[in-house]
Parts: sequence; structure tokens; C-alpha cells
Amino acid sequence: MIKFDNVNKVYPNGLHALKNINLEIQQGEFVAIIGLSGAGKSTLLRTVNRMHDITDGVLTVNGQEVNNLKGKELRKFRRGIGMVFQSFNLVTRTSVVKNVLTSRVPDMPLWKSIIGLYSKEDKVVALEALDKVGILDKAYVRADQLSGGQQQRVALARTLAQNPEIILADEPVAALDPITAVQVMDDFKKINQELNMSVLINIHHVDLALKYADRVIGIKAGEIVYDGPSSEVTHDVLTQIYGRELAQDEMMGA
Ligand SMILES: Nc1ncnc2c1ncn2[C@@H]1O[C@H](COP(=O)(O)OP(=O)(O)OP(=O)(O)O)[C@@H](O)[C@H]1O
Repeated sequence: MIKFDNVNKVYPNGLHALKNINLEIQQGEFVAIIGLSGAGKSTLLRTVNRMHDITDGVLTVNGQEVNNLKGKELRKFRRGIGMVFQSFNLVTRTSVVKNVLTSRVPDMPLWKSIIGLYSKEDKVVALEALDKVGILDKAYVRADQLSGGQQQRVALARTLAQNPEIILADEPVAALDPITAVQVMDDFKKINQELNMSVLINIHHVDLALKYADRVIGIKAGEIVYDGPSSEVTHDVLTQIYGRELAQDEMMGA
């Protein structure tokens, strides 16, 4: 469980990005975080794996107080949380399977990773992860030869090979065309349902948020203004989150 207890985040320049956040997210939930640019979605997501420190309040993940973690403990904690970015963050000049194997690196001595000496077990895990997202046939293709959607699937497979309990996805479909975006969201949903991994996803596509997530968290200027089932998100709720009524085409990437 992820628990925010009166959490605030103030950036060093004084910007109050998260204001008194209270949240409980159970294992296996699929949560979409929506809101205008600058509302605080990325900040919220990035506090969970301590990419950003909180300023006050208490944030716990599976009972561990995130801000108290240091060194080895923090590295171990972070391994339990996968992160997927809008820009995929792959090593494009190397093969798909090697990209996936990088998530296994923390578990092996550095000299082995440098010469690419991965264990048979690591390779099996990597290939299984690629199979789960439907691109096993691309395992030995260079990452830069894949389409954006395929690259995002490789990023997802890399996260899966890490066997996390939680996946944080920061605008994972923002760079993709609408059809590919749906395919990638299908992958997230499948992983969420079959592997019971929690998925927290920042997304500008309100239509996709409502279709795929069980729960929607709406943020406005650092505050949670809606937290509830996606089925109960009405036009009024969206107006509250976005500050004005959304037109139909704005729902596909507000
Ligand atoms: N490192 C930083 N230092 C100072 N202010 C920051 C920093 N990072 C983000 N901010 C500010 O914090 C606020 C929240 O930013 P955040 O990136 O979390 O918003 P967001 O909802 O994810 O936006 P977007 O949808 O554009 O990604 C914004 O006003 C932003 O300018």
C-alpha cells in the first residue's frame, strides 16, 4: 500500500507543488492521475520512489517510510518500483533484450554487466517480459529500429523484468499515435490484472484515463480535487479539475 499522510512538497525556489496530500492506494489498483500541465502530477508520482523528496508529512510504501531510506536500503526499495517515461529512455544503439537486461544489472557484479555476461535465468526473465508485452520476436533487433509504440513496450518489459510491485508511468503514451497509445494502455491493464502490480499513471488523455483506470485522482494547483472511481467522473468533476469545461477533442490529450 502507498500512503500519503498530509504530504507537502515545496521546491527549493519556494513553489508549493503538493499541498496536504492524503491518499491510500492499495496493492493492485490501476490509478490515473489527471490535471492541467503544472498541476503537480509528475511531482506526486516521483515522490513515491523518492526521485523527489517530500518537504513534510509522511509517505509510506508497504509500511516503509520513504524519506527515511538511505543507501543500500533505498536502492533495494527502488528496485521494487518500476518507472516508465514518456521518452522511453532506452539505450537505442543496443538490442532490445540487452535493454531489458539492464534492469537485472543491480543483481549482478559490475564486471559481468560490463562484458554482458548475463545469467541464463536473467535472459529467461528478460525474454519472458518481452513475451508478456508481445514483442518477443524483436528481442535481437536494435532498439532504434523499433516504432515508438514498440519502444515503449520494451521500456515496459524492462520494468517487468525488475519484477516490481508498483509501476509508475509518467505520460507513457503522450508521444504515441492514438492507436498505439491504446495498445500500450492494453499492456498496462494486462500487467495490472495478471500480475497484480499497482499502476499509477500520469496522463493527459482523459478518455484513456476513464477507460483504463479503476480510480482517478484529479489534481489542481497541487491539491487533490477529485479522488474516486473513474466511473463517477462527470463533466462537472472534469470542469473542477481543469478549471473549465473540456471540449470532446480535448478529452484526447487535455
Ligand atoms: N525542480 C523544480 N523546481 C521548481 N519547481 C518545479 C520543479 N519541478 C516542477 N516544478 C513546478 O512544480 C509544479 C508542478 O510541476 P509538475 O511537473 O509536477 O506538474 P505536472 O502536472 O506533472 O505537469 P505536466 O503535465 O506539464 O508534466 C509546476 O509549477 C512546476 O513548474
